[in-house]
Formats: sequence, C-alpha cells, structure tokens
Amino acid sequence: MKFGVVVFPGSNCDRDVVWVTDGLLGQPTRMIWHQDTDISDIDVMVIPGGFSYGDYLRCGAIARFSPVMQATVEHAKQGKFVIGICNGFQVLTELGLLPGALVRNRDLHFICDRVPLTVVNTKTPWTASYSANEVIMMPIAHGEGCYYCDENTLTQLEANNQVIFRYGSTPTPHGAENPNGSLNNIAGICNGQGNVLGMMPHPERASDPSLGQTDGMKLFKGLL
Ligand SMILES: NC(=O)CC[C@H](N)C(=O)O
Repeated sequence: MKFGVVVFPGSNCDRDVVWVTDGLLGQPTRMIWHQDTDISDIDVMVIPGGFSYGDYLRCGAIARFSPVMQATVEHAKQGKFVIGICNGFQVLTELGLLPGALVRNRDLHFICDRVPLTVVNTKTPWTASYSANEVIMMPIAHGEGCYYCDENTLTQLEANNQVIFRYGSTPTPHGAENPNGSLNNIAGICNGQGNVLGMMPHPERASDPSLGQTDGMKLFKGLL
C-alpha cells in the first residue's frame, strides 16, 4: 500500500503521518507538494492536519483549490482511498468530496484535548480492525471542528451508516460528551462509496507507543 501525504503551506501534521505509515508500518510513503498533480502511483491519499494557508477565509477554503486536490478528486472517483484528518477533513468538505461543513467550535475556543470516541461503523476498510462500538481515545486539536450539515444530509448520513466515529463513549447520536457541538456528535464520516473518510480527531498522534496512545494505529493497519 503506497501512501501519499499532501503538504500545503501551513500543514503541520504531515510528518506525523509519514512517521506512522513509513516509520512504524514500513509502507512506501511519499510527501506530495500541493502543486503536484501526478499521484498515479499512490493508493491512499492523506490530507493531513494543520493550518493550510493560515486558515484564511475559513479552514480549508483556499487549500481546496490546490492542483493536487483536483488530482485527489480523480483518485477518489476511481474508488481509491482518501483520508482527511482535521484540517484535511475541512479541505474535503470544502472540496465537496464529503458533505457538510466544519464550523467554529460551540464555545468559540480552540480545543486541544484527548477525548473518547465510539467507532459506530466497523464495516468500512478504515475501521474493520476495530470491534463494533469500540470506545477509543484520540487527541483533538481544532478551532473549527463543529460538524454541520442540513437535515436531509444528516438523515442520509445516518441512514447509510456514513457516520464512522462519534464523540463520547456511547454510539447514540446525542450522548452527553460532545466537545465542539457537532451535530449528532459526529467526529468522522465517509462518502457514500466508503473510500473517502474525514475525521477531526488525530489517529496519527495516537499510533506510536512511545506517545502512550495507540488507538489510531488500527485505522492505518486496517488498510494494509
Ligand atoms: N489540527 C488541525 O488540523 C487544525 C485544523 C484547523 N486549523 C482548525 O483550527 O480547526
């Protein structure tokens, strides 16, 4: 499995992902500057976290116009894997590869914390290594992480089991632990086909045992 990790001006989790896929998992991994367009060698495109273009306008609003993102749309259309983590999730919603939007956190503060998540759909290639409704811990670090979409979209996401991760330690959509006000406690969703995943928590920061948390590793391992 070959991983491609996009680098925008302002990305700051790109090397963390490379450390997991290459350093810990020994998979071929290439960092891809946002102006590059040839990604034909890549199996899994990773849009990492950070502050692409300084979060100007809205998080992800400028990055979505980068040449590499058009190539990523084609990549996704072929059914290949794309994952957006945190700022990457924001970019994927701006791009339209995933529905909805990430807006300012409920309390209008940047949140840096470690939170429980429930894996609510394990029938995806991303989550096949987790057990049903497994509760895991992952770091979050975002200012615009409140997931929002219109009512029809929300109904569809739920009906098609496209909600993959919810905040809190219960699979129900309205559990009490919701750090940022996301609708239905949504922390991560996939597209209809299941090959594109977006999530606000950081699995790459919860993979190396030396950091004390490894619940994110199953997500990367599941793809291999
Ligand atoms: N860790 C991140 O990717 C942060 C995303 C974005 N800059 C925000 O604050 O919401």
